[in-house]
Amino acid sequence: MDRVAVLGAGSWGTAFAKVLADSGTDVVLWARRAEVADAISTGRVNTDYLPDVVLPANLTATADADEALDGARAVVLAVPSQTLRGNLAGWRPSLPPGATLVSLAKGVELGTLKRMSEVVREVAGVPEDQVAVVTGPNLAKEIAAEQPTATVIACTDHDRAVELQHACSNSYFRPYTNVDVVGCELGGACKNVIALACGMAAGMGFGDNTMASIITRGLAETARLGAALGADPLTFAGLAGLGDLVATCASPLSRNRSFGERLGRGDSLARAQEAAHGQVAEGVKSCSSIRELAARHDVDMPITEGVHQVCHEGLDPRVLTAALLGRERKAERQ
Ligand SMILES: NC(=O)c1ccc[n+]([C@@H]2O[C@H](COP(=O)([O-])OP(=O)(O)OC[C@H]3O[C@@H](n4cnc5c(N)ncnc54)[C@H](O)[C@@H]3O)[C@@H](O)[C@H]2O)c1
Ligand SMILES: O=P(O)(O)OC[C@H](O)CO
Repeated sequence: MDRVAVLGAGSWGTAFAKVLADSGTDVVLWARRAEVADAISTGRVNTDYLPDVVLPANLTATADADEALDGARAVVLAVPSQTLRGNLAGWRPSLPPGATLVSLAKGVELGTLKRMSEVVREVAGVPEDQVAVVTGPNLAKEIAAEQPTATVIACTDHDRAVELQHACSNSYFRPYTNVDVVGCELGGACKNVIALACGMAAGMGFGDNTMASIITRGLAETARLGAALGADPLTFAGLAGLGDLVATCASPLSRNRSFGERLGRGDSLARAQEAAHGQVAEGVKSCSSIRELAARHDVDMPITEGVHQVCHEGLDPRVLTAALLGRERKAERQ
């Protein structure tokens, strides 16, 4: 692939731009703030998000989105899920015709309850097969440090996914393709909510049995939602499902897990938000949209429901623990 635009120079946008560049693809990275673009262009470092990482020479940066988009074969959208619609609406007039639009965001939009690829299709006015999603166990800091990882590129157009796969394969990053966009996106969005629950458990001092139980039952409720929305059940056993759940729920680098940990230790939502220093913990908003999506499809998601209540209705995580343990007994696969 000749040239790719990455729009959003936060943690993952910058790390993914480096992955593309290290794979031999020329990249132009758009940063919202001119000083971030300048620091990358002159010092080869994104001082705000990845200060210890030297970025390769075939990665250039600009604060001018039109310049980044000019002639791009693929456009990677690396902004938070709740701002994606607004950001993309501004970029729409400059999107190169036919370019693959790639979402890195893991969330479900509040209000519309749409997945990110649905938002992209709607705002950009492109067909389903022009939109791809990158998701999986991908903690930006580890990838920027070139630690080995796998990922999934989901697109209903297999050939498009393969083209992108070639553009971002290198010695430390191994992408697989998948045509189940629905399942891959739900896996990525729901694991943030489950990671909040794991963080809460850690904050309350619980250990590995509790974590494993939350991860496994979290996967069960994610798969139930997936079944209702037409996802392939096997996707949830893959990188976008179990893979991302394990990475996010276990890692101190995860913003969702860290956010949950603060709530579990007794911090208020406001204090936890303050400590996050503007970095997105997507699950805090997505717990509400996923809960609503589940209700619309009559799917039982008790952990998601509980996380929503802790984050937005002031429920004490200890009360949530008791409520989850006290639910009606049932068979594991019911
Ligand atoms: N950080 C990771 O390890 C990681 C890994 C995989 C997926 N993701 C997903 O990628 C998406 C982006 O995450 P990130 O880690 O790069 O986030 P981030 O907070 O580090 O960066 C977000 C970027 O979006 C830009 N932006 C543009 N318009 C914005 C607006 N209106 N409000 C806020 N920011 C705006 C910011 O300037 C910033 O550069 C999220 O959906 C996240 O779940 C993150
Ligand atoms: O830091 P988090 O919690 O947004 O998680 C980052 C990635 O999504 C992990 O795959």
